[in-house]
Amino acid sequence: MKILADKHIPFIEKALEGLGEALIKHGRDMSPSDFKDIDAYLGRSVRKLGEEELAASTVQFASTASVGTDHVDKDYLESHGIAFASAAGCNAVSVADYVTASLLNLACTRGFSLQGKSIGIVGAGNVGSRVARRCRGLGMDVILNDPPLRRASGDEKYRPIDEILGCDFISFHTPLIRSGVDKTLHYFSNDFASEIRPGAVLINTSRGAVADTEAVLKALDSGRLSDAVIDVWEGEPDIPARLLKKAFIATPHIAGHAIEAKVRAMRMVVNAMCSHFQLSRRVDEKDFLPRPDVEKIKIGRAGSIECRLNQAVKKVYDIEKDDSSLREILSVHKDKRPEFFDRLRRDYPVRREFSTVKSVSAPEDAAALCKAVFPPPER
Ligand SMILES: NC(=O)C1=CN([C@@H]2O[C@H](COP(=O)(O)OP(=O)(O)OC[C@H]3O[C@@H](n4cnc5c(N)ncnc54)[C@H](O)[C@@H]3O)[C@@H](O)[C@H]2O)C=CC1
Ligand SMILES: O=C(O)C(=O)[C@H](O)COP(=O)(O)O
Repeated sequence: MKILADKHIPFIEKALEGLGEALIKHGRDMSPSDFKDIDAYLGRSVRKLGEEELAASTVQFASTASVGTDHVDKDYLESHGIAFASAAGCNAVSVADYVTASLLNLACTRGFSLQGKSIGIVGAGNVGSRVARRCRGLGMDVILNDPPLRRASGDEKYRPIDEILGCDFISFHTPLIRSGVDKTLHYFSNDFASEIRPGAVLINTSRGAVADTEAVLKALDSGRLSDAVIDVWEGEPDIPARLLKKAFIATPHIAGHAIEAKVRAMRMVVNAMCSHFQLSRRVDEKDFLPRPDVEKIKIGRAGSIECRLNQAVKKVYDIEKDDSSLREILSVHKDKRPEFFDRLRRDYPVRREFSTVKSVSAPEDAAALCKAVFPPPER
């Protein structure tokens, strides 16, 4: 069997050992000729997959080690009988960690309490539902919006978008959908911004194009938005520098990049491939994950609860480091910026999910909130 795989799927070479001939390349360096005589493809979100790559290909199984599939022409795959797998849910915990870190950082820096603040979550799937749980645990009022889930379940907990507009925070967790009744392309538009609560905070960890960059800039300039936390960018890897300068937190599309998430994605696509070709090999995440550096955390007594929790979170994940690494892009020549952005993602340091912290000791006033920030591992 011949497999083409993205070099930056962690441990991919080891996982594929003995399964056939593996051609391992960075997604952006793959050319259509690399797809020509392969049986299986294991890719990432950085490389599109459609007719150009597949027209002359013998591939029978294609996959992406990501949740988002907006880079894949699934209709083309289906109409050509090519099996497809993605890594649904692989990084939901990682993104929830990221949103938690950004909320605590913002609250501590700007000097407000999260308790009693409202957050509207647009898209309540794997990520959105976990973000909701963390926010409730932090004492926030959570409103969920998810029309497809509302239609499928009839559950009234999924509220109309109008109810989201009045929230203090609005966090997007939808796929990028370019057309149709559930279209999310440029969901955050000038019209949307004109209806939100003045001074709201935008968090976008979904896809850059879910928010219209010009509309976000205008909303920040007018004060309609007081702050924006931006992990995903229109035009990646060529990101809009003007938005980077204005965002309170700006990171290089790494919300889902905890090592657990990346190894889980690797396991999901390799195992899906093996089952497609009826191979007995299965990989197990545990064989690849290093022992966490931080297993115990002690929460202090001095300062606001948000600042103390922010300090605790920093021991596992310092979001400010990701923010300052990305801001260095501004000192790089314009032509080299896309490469710089890609490199930050490729060489991303090992980050652990917060649930790898086994013991958190906290004074009484912080104990309940700690459970929301450092949840137990999911089984
Ligand atoms: N920044 C990052 O590193 C990451 C980004 N993502 C992005 O976040 C998205 C969500 O991830 P998951 O929660 O794992 O996916 P998911 O598929 O579990 O959940 C997405 C939810 O959005 C809902 N939805 C679809 N259209 C909607 C609309 N118009 N309005 C409101 N809700 C809508 C769906 O019904 C679904 O429940 C992914 O598609 C991906 O684009 C995902 C993981 C990591
Ligand atoms: O899973 C998704 O969707 C994401 O956005 C991932 O963070 C994408 O990661 P890469 O495939 O770009 O490594």
